[in-house]
Formats: sequence, structure tokens, C-alpha cells
Amino acid sequence: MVARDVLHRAPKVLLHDHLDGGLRPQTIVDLAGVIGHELPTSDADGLARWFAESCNSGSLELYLETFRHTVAVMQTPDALRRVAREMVLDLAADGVVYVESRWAPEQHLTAGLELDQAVAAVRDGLAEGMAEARVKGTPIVARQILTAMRHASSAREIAELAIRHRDERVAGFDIAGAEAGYPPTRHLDAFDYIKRNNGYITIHAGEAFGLPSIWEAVQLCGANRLGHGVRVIDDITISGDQVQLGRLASYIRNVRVPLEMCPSSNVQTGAVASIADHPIRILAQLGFRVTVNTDNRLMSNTTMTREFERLSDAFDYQLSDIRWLTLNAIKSAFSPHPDRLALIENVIKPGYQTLLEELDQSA
Ligand SMILES: O=c1[nH]cnc2c1ncn2[C@H]1C[C@H](O)[C@@H](CO)O1
Ligand SMILES: [Zn+2]
Repeated sequence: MVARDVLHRAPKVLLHDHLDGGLRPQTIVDLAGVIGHELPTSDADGLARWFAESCNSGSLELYLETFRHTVAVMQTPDALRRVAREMVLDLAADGVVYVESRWAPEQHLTAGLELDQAVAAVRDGLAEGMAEARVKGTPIVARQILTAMRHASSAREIAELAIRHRDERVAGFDIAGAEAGYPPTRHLDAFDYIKRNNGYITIHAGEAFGLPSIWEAVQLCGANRLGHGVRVIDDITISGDQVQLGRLASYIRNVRVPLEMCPSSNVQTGAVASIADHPIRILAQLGFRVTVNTDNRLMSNTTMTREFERLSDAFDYQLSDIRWLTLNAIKSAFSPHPDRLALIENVIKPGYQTLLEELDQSA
């Protein structure tokens, strides 16, 4: 097991974190006060507990209901900018050196904002956060992923928005929301648009629904990465020391489709029974391109350090395992290849090297 302090100092990479799932509780209270939005409680600690407890139901649909409070307070440029800036600072303070933060612009128009203005507000918040984090000595690269909601019909418009702002810190396109009953192929025209414009796609799939969703995401929609993807385990048969991969699981492993796994979130929504039962361990052993993510830090009361700590507890992961997971993540980022190499060589590898040497000396 790796000590919390070591995990905290280790450079970390976060590919799957929702902007509207990571607000500071006090910020929700402040912003709700300004617009007169009624919260379950106006005490920040109580609110943090309310989110974590309401999200423990084992149902993705109930989990998603809690977002109405966070989305409600993120309807103005100032609010979006504040939330984005604080997200960057909180992650930098947790040792995250690269983040792709996702959110659904179509959910932020109720006070009259236009899609492009909303994206610009988040862009400005990211820039402010990065500048402040650098001054504090915790540099971080922060980008956004634009999400379309799978039950809605704005996916094509959001795909166009993502391409239009690709040179302004928009890294890619995603779909999220309730999975059962809303297959990714409902939005084929959006994915087609992204592909024709050489953009990048990640799709929430294989979380609350199984292999057909993953197959559609990868083979029909052209997903470059899978959000969660835990159910790929259903295409793997294990008996004794015999392991048999089905065609889909083989394909995903062979072409190195990154799996954005979110252990705590998966337990809360019932995708897995417990951290100890999470397929991430076997998938990592089999050589899948697995990555570790927070999903929603507020709803899961978690951080990247905490996710690694839980895995390290459950599976006796060592720092070398955390390093491998982090390298998987940065290799899978939707950023230019030379930028990824520079982060690997200048930040990630030296960061782990220092920690590994310290551990050696104290052994
Ligand atoms: O884990 C998730 N699965 C599907 N949808 C999700 C998950 N976490 C957050 N969302 C939804 C709720 C948010 O409002 C939306 C955009 O971030 O994405
Ligand atoms: Zn998610």
C-alpha cells in the first residue's frame, strides 16, 4: 500500500472529471444565494454530505438527479468562470498536472446564455486557474471536453460547438446521461461530424448498460476512449487460470482503446459491488489501457489521491502501479503528441523517480 502523502505528491492525470460534479460545497451555497435557488441545506458541510449520501443509491438515474442543484447555479458567465477556476486550483492542489474537464453546455442556457458564451466563460476560468496554479508552484494544464446529453437532441449542435472551439482549450466531445434506453447510435450524425473534422470522441458506455453499448460506441460511433467501460469484463471468461477474451474485448485491448475507469462512482451507481470487486484489477493485469478517474468529486466525496488510495488499499497497488496508470492516462489524452511527450519526460517520469528514490532510501 502506498502512503496517502506519497500519492498526494505523485503527478496525476485526470481524463474523466465533470465540471458540474466537482463544485466546492461553499461555492454552491454562495451561488445559490445570489440567484435564490433553494438547496437541500445551506450549510456547506451538510450539503457535501447530502450529495454523497444521495448518490449512494446504486442507481445511475438517482445519482444524476443531484446534478440539478449544481447545474442550476452554473448559468452565468461569472458562475461558470468561478467554478472552472476553482476546479483547476483544487486539482492542482491535489497534484493533478493535466485535466480534461467535461460538462454539457446545453444545460447552462436557462438564464439566457448562448452556447459560445458558455464555452468562453469556462475557457477563461481554466486560464485563470492555470495562471494562479503556476504562481503557487503547482502547474497544471486544463482543457475542456464538451458533453451532449444522450436523452436530448442537441448532440450535433454540441459537436459543431466543440469543433468551432477546438483551438480554445476544447479537447474533445462526449455524450453522458442515463445509458439504458439511449444508445450512442442515436447521435450518429454528431459523431460523424466530429470524425469528418478530425476531432476526438469519448463516450460514456458500459457503465449502466452492457456490451451492446460499448460495441456501438467503439465500432459504430468511432469512440477514441470509453467513459467507464467496466462492462467490457462481460466479454471475458475466466475459469481457474484460463482467460478467454471475446472479439470485442480483444479488439479494445488490441487497438488500445483507453478505459476511463472511475472506481468510487462505479460503486455508487451500482456498476460494481465494491472497490475490491472492480474489474480494473483484472483488466490492468490483462494489459488493457486502463486509467483512473474521479468522475464527480462532489458526488463521490473524492479526489485523485483518494481514488488511488482506495485502489492501493484494495489491491495492494505500489507506486510503480500508480505510475503505470498515470502514463496510460497521459498517453490517452486528447492533446498533441509532442505536448504529451513533454509532460511525460519533464514532469511525470521525474516526479515518480524522485518519489521512488525516497521510498528506496527509507526502506
Ligand atoms: O457517470 C456518469 N454517467 C453518465 N452521465 C454522467 C455521469 N456523471 C455525470 N454525468 C452527467 C451529469 C452531468 O450534468 C453531465 C455533464 O457533465 O453528465
Ligand atoms: Zn462521467
